[in-house]
Amino acid sequence: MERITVLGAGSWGTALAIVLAENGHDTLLWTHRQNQADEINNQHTNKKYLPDTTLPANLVATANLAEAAQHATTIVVAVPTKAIREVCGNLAQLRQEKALFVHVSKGIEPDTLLRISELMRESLGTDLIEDIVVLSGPSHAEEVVLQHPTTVTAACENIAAAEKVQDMFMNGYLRVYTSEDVTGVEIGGALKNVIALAAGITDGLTYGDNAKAALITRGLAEITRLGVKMGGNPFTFAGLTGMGDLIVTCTSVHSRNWRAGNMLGKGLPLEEVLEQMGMVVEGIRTTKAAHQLAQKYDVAMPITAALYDVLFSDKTPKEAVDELMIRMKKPEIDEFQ
Ligand SMILES: NC(=O)C1=CN([C@@H]2O[C@H](COP(=O)(O)OP(=O)(O)OC[C@H]3O[C@@H](n4cnc5c(N)ncnc54)[C@H](O)[C@@H]3O)[C@@H](O)[C@H]2O)C=CC1
Ligand SMILES: O=C(CO)COP(=O)(O)O
Repeated sequence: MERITVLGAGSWGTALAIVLAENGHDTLLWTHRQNQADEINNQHTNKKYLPDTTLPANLVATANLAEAAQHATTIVVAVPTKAIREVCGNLAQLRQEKALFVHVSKGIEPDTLLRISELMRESLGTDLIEDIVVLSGPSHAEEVVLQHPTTVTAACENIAAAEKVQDMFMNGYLRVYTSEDVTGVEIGGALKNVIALAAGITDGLTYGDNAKAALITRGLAEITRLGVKMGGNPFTFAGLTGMGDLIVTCTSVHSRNWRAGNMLGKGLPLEEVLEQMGMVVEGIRTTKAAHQLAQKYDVAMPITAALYDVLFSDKTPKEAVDELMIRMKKPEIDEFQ
């Protein structure tokens, strides 16, 4: 049994805390909202994020970050990308000993263009980090809490740390693989949200299944092109954290990114979409970061560029799709050029 803190009680942090508590670990779930901690401890629910789920009685919540920081030898970071710098920075003030960190967030910080593990190293400082393991893959919280069969990958350059995380999370409904390709896993997990927004948009435009299959396939091509140039293993992008997560996020009604894209495709302005969602839509900020990464690494990412124009330059979704269709002719396989 491990002592584990989960930081962030949104849908994914809560679902993973349930898994860990059910696996017998001494699990503490931290939220920055006292009323949410009270609800979890007293009613064993987290209705805003997982309305139909009863949490196990042995899952305890706190709104005290100092208590959360000191509770554990393993710390799971499950806040949205935009909160990681602040939460890890605060945590670093409250803990002296090293911990094993696991992160489950899917994004890239715009402007710095740091991947999540890089951002964590910068904000936690090296003295606190035993290892950082990224846990990623096709895994909607809404299905994990129903104990529906789900597969994910734990990645770390130190494979022993990835195996430790595999053991912590794995059970009869959550199968965990390992990988040493942190870059590939983090880039696939972040960028699939960009393509899922685009898939939601074409569904909102009622363009149907041909268009969606094209987006998934060509989206994977541009994710792979960038990820390989950044040092990722090409095979990672064909695996759970690449193709697998792309499929689930582009096709599931649970996907926040697909749902947001769908509303955009139906003509709702971005501000209204975000207000209606009430949950993090990582793909919006990641589109900005991915667009910057494409320029930095000099990689063609036409779907990302088109989405960037829709989100940030007032291009209509229909115009963006029309322009993608009449781009310069080219061969399908371009060997990551
Ligand atoms: N929801 C899912 O099924 C999955 C989500 N993820 C990833 O996990 C991460 C978290 O996503 P969700 O749980 O879906 O988000 P969510 O929107 O359901 O919840 C986010 C939580 O973070 C908290 N938060 C926001 N800003 C904060 C701050 N500055 N300080 C402290 N807490 C803050 C919110 O109060 C909320 O409790 C994202 O990067 C997402 O891409 C990954 C796999 C599955
Ligand atoms: O990453 C996810 C599933 O693997 C969750 O995606 P959404 O944020 O689009 O719901």
